[in-house]
Amino acid sequence: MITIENLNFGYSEKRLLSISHMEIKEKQHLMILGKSGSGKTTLLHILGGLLKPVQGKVLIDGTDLYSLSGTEMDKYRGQNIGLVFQKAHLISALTVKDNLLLAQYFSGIPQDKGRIKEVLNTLNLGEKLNSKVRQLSQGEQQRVTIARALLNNPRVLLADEPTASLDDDNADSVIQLLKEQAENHNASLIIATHDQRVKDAFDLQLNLNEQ
Ligand SMILES: Nc1ncnc2c1ncn2[C@@H]1O[C@H](COP(=O)(O)OP(=O)(O)OP(=O)(O)O)[C@@H](O)[C@H]1O
Repeated sequence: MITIENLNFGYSEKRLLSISHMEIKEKQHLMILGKSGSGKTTLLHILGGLLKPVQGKVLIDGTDLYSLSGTEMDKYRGQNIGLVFQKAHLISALTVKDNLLLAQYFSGIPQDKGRIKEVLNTLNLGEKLNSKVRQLSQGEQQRVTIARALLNNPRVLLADEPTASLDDDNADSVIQLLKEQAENHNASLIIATHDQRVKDAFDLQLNLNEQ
């Protein structure tokens, strides 16, 4: 379960985010909505342990994220949080396998080729294990970023605008895929989007325009 308590954040004196209390229970999924600049990416970064709030707490299964030291936080994130960023951040000259081995290395989790194959298979990417990233389509590259986020069996899967550059059919299938993967891995899924096409995909919504 993720609990947000008395959260306040601003990059300057001006307050951008203010959430007094919110709970995302196990197996619940949350859609963070809001227009461009409303703070969706900022909130995802706070929930992912990448950006300390000015005030307040984020608890994941009882762990108070911002009470951890920098090193503890890196370790915690590597073991418990999966991030799908707006940009792929893959190394295009390397193979899919090498990109994922690197991700395991940087997350501080054991380099495990079996796990990489297993996750790629669930995303129908098993045959692309030894392909260079630059030889993949955009949609396949995006699925590799989802695979990367799932390698550590995360408790929490955070995705930033995963449907932004996709057509209607693909937007829908990426949402279904993230949902399916979160459910298979018993993870909570939090998606930030301003994509009106997918806004109703989850019951639980947080609209930052209404703050
Ligand atoms: N590092 C930063 N320093 C100062 N201001 C920032 C920084 N990052 C973002 N901002 C500002 O904070 C506000 C919220 O940004 P954020 O990226 O969280 O919005 P968003 O809702 O994700 O937008 P989009 O839908 O366009 O991605 C914006 O006004 C942005 O300019």
